[in-house]
Amino acid sequence: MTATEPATGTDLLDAVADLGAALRQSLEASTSTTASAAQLREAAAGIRAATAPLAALPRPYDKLPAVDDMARAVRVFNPVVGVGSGVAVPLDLRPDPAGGGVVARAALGQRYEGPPTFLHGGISALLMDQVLGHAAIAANRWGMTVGLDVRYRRPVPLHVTVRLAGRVAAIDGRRTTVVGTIAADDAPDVALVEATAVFVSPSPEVAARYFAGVRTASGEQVSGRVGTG
Ligand SMILES: CCCCCCCCCCCC(=O)SCCNC(=O)CCNC(=O)[C@H](O)C(C)(C)COP(=O)(O)OP(=O)(O)OC[C@H]1O[C@@H](n2cnc3c(N)ncnc32)[C@H](O)[C@@H]1OP(=O)(O)O
Repeated sequence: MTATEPATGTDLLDAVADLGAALRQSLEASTSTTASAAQLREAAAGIRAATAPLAALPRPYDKLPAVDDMARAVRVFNPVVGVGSGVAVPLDLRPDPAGGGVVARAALGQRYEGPPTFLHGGISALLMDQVLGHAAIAANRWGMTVGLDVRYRRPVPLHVTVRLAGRVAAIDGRRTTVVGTIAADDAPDVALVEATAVFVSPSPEVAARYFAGVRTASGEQVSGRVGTG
């Protein structure tokens, strides 16, 4: 069982993951195709037609998807790790066998491009926020990001397997400082990106205020705290 792996292999979850994979394939193809204008218009019409029946059955945004499992920090539409998300990689974060923290490997496609052939810096920051957040959760230190410092040492190449890692560096009251890197998988000691994030676990009063209206699919109230069993 991994930090980001969904809890059960239900038919709904399988279908959510299948649609997520199709969406990601579509986004990647749309940013890397040389198709003609006519072919692009035909594809757009087909995608709009396929979207209409989904849009006719909306889920209120304060009701969590039935396939989420907050107790295990599994959020299926999360934009970094969610298997159902069209914009997610999705990263498959696992405990780092080399020690504390979490690690994932991925090759990032053209849909994430910034400078030609390299990863967009904002995407690096997004990925680091998520990886470091999961490292905090893995240490039972869930919190919201209050600071994220990203150092771009070298550009991150697209279509090359990179290693993303994070580990807790310091704990101070409700504050957790987490550090991490993105590096080529075949040169893990040469950081392309270095990041430090501070996560603060909201006070119970603040958490109640932020998440009072949020319910699980079965109607239970959500405290906002995740990964705590
Ligand atoms: C399901 C799976 C999901 C899986 C997802 C897991 C990965 C998620 C990764 C993405 C995470 C996000 O995007 S989170 C979304 C982006 N972040 C946010 O929107 C957070 C906005 N910030 C806030 O709402 C607030 O600052 C809170 C709730 C975090 C804290 O408010 P609070 O509870 O009132 O606490 P407060 O008293 O202000 O601060 C508590 C202590 O932290 C210190 N502190 C506060 N801010 C800072 C700071 N920037 N840097 C250092 N220290 C700070 C204070 O000095 C204090 O120290 P002392 O006096 O006690 O010493």
